[in-house]
Amino acid sequence: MAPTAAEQSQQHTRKAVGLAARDVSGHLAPLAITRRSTGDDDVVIKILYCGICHSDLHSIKNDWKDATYPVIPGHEIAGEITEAGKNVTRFKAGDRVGVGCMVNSCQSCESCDKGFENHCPGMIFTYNRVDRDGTLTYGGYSSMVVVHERFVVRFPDAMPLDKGAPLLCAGITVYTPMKYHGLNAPGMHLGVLGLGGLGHVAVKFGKAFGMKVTVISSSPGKKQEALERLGADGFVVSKNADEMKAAMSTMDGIINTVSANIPMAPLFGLLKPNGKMVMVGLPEKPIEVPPFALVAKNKTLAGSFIGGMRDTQEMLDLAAKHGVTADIEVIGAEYVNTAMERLAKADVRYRFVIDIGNTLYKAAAAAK
Ligand SMILES: NC(=O)c1ccc[n+]([C@@H]2O[C@H](COP(=O)([O-])OP(=O)(O)OC[C@H]3O[C@@H](n4cnc5c(N)ncnc54)[C@H](O)[C@@H]3O)[C@@H](O)[C@H]2O)c1
Ligand SMILES: [Zn+2]
Ligand SMILES: [Zn+2]
Repeated sequence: MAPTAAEQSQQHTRKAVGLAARDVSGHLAPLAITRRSTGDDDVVIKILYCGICHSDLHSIKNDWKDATYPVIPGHEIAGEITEAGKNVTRFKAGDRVGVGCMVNSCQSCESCDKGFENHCPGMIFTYNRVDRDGTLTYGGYSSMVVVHERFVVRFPDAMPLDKGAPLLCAGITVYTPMKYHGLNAPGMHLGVLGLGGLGHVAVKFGKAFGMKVTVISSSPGKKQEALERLGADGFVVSKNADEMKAAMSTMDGIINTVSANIPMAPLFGLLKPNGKMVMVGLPEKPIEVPPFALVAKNKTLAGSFIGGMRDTQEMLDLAAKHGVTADIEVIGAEYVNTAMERLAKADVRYRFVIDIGNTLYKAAAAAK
């Protein structure tokens, strides 16, 4: 959509600093940027924390072949409002808020009207996209952001900013398929494939909904913590034929959060008749599914992509009510490249969160 005159006249005058990747090496280093001045419907957010999603790693490495460098990643943003435009009704300075994967959409199509801005053809990602005023969007590994109030959610009082930040992507990404594919009823058996950032939150939501939850993982070393720390009821090692056999036809649904291409056929065997496998992981290459794995016993293969703004607020409120937060390792901005290397090796329990508020400017000054 062409920018309006008002949008065009908005000038990018606000100085900020971010951590940017300049090329496919994905190396992140400080970069001075500008943000637009506050529009009438915008809020200005001082960023205090930002989670590190695996999508950030895919993006800085250009795994999806869509990177426009410099890329400043980050779509699990938590912070405080410092300024609100004159039409803003829902927020005021001092409010604790969050921003997830989107910062704009057309706001008038059928999807937007129904609250599914995530499906809007004009949806604009928080980073690595061209905004409606023609500038590149920069994500939350940065000091501040200016966002239309529609794309901002309120942090309930009981939700900490650091442990809550990852819910803005990891949380909504697993909450949406549970809600819309009917995998949220008490007593149902949910499989969670892959125990990383998304996976561990899926376990917690499953338990909050009164479900039986089984983690399916290639890492036997995660069994104890899955059962004892995260409260899962079962743990199946995907490479262990005996364990896979014992779990055959037991699950109502599986949420697949794995970031890599893995053999899919055996996983369908874990589903009951009419069971659903919902993909949220985004491996680089196409997935291979033998027709018989799907056709026999009426299995469904589905996908799910983040979630709309109404659902994001609902998810955050529900998480606060049930005490669902992410298990995090808080890091300083200077550690971000090491964190990315560790994330690539799945060496994090279970989400890195950058303490932007206390460390970003220090890291930027030290890099000069
Ligand atoms: N659908 C969406 O809207 C959406 C939103 C956010 C993230 N994602 C995607 O979801 C995926 C997971 O994101 P995350 O932030 O939870 O990542 P993560 O790195 O925290 O977790 C990924 C999990 O996959 C496992 N895994 C990786 N390679 C594996 C392999 N070869 N075999 C078995 N298991 C393996 C890891 O051990 C880890 O537990 C990524 O691809 C990400 O881009 C999708
Ligand atoms: Zn994400
Ligand atoms: Zn729209």
